[in-house]
Amino acid sequence: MVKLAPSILSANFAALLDDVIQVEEAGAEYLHIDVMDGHFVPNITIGPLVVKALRPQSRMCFDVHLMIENPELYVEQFINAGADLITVHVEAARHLHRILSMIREKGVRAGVALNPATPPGAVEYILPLVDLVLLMTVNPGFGGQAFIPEVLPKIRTVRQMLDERGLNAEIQVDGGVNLDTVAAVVRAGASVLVAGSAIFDSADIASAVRRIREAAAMDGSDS
Ligand SMILES: O=C(CO)[C@@H](O)[C@H](O)COP(=O)(O)O
Ligand SMILES: [Fe+2]
Repeated sequence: MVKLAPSILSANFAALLDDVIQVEEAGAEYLHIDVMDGHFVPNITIGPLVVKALRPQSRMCFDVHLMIENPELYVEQFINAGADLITVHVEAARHLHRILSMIREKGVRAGVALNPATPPGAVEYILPLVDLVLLMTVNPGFGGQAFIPEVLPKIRTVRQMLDERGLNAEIQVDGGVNLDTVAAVVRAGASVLVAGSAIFDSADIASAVRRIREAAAMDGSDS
């Protein structure tokens, strides 16, 4: 079964804990935390202090998506704050092998993220070192953008690369996932679905989580 990772980028920051509790009670497995530095992407968001404040309030897997330059300088702070999974961008990590090894050595799961234009071969040789491959289906920086369908073949390719090597890393898809796009990404091979605006912009957060899960379970076989 696919896992859901609500992205708090679209949550109500004035009532962040309420929103986090709602998605957890609705059954979300991961809490997706988008960290942006104003350099790698043109936006600034959340730092380790927010992760630390939320940590005692939730049992969800804290899934930290680092959209920052020099991620090696900040990984330790996010680990100490309570991250369970840290994902770094292949485009931002100068020594990808080193940073992934460092994350895992600290007992935290390691992920690698690819922007829409980055080819899957960029991560081929580090696949045995990752617990998750994040495929961006929007250009990173903002919530609420339109899904880029040209990434679908890349999801299939990464699924094949993992299967051929007998690796069981998760494939996470991030950006524009909603009731219209969820079936296609699951059918292509995604196992963790990030959804921000489709969940937190809804008047009924719990029902939005349930409806995305139901649509994912239908798996697109009828479309
Ligand atoms: O990493 C990012 C954006 O850079 C995402 O995690 C967004 O927060 C997803 O938002 P939606 O496209 O689901 O609204
Ligand atoms: Fe993200």
